[in-house]
Amino acid sequence: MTDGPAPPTHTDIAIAGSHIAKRFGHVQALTDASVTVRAGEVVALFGDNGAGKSTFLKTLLGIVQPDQGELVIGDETVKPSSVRDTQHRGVETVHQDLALAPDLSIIDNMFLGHEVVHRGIRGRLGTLARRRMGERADAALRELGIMLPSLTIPVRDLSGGQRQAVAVARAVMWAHTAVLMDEPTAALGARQSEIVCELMRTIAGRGLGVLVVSHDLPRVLKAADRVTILWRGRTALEADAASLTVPDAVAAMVGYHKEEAA
Ligand SMILES: Nc1ncnc2c1ncn2[C@@H]1O[C@H](COP(=O)(O)OP(=O)(O)OP(=O)(O)O)[C@@H](O)[C@H]1O
Repeated sequence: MTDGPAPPTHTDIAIAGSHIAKRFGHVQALTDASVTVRAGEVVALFGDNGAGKSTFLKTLLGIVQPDQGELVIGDETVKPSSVRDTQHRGVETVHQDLALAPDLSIIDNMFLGHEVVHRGIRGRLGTLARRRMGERADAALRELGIMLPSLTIPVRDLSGGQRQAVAVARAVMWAHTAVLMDEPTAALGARQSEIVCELMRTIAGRGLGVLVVSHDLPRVLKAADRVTILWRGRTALEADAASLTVPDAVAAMVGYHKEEAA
């Protein structure tokens, strides 16, 4: 009997898209793209500019409706029609622009996009509820090892790395299935990027699936369990991160990889 890796069962899946196709007018953005993220793992999604990474993410999020293919979140086949749909299924996103409100406090930002904050912003939330929000935000940040001087200061007073950390913590606070991250290290220095990669591992360690779209190959490859590479709207390569070198990843991104070379 051989002891290979167990094939994914439906219940292993945090989030997946299979054989996704999507056309915008004359542009075939996705032709046959598949990515599977299991609970508890970090999957890196690489691809050259225009390969279809953003379109694939938007499809998973319900922003773009695919022409073909199947989406699975948790143990269900789904057809999300909005971001709210995917949020209700426990999927949260850390957008490249972070989607933080600079003039609001860290606490308010942690609740942004979720009903309670709207009441809070308008000042109709009681002191007790506001204190509970603070405690919840504080616990979520601490669980990820994120230390900030105060949670009542506006986000505009934070460094780039601290803002990224707040956006990640907000996603984790609300997610119970998967966290999708779009270029999380793009605006960060080396040390801050390392910290964000450590956060990816921490999040996966909590049983969430993590999908990271990135051009930061060396760093994200080290943090990932598996890698999927898109090339011209297709899945060109799926590999264990440990078995993939950066040059092999780059070769697949430009349409040339081992299987084709053989
Ligand atoms: N709404 C749209 N309308 C028309 N074409 C689109 C639309 N969205 C994406 N495309 C096209 O689909 C293709 C894939 O784009 P996509 O943004 O998904 O690639 P990407 O891999 O995320 O690229 P990048 O790394 O540059 O962000 C590109 O040719 C792009 O111009």
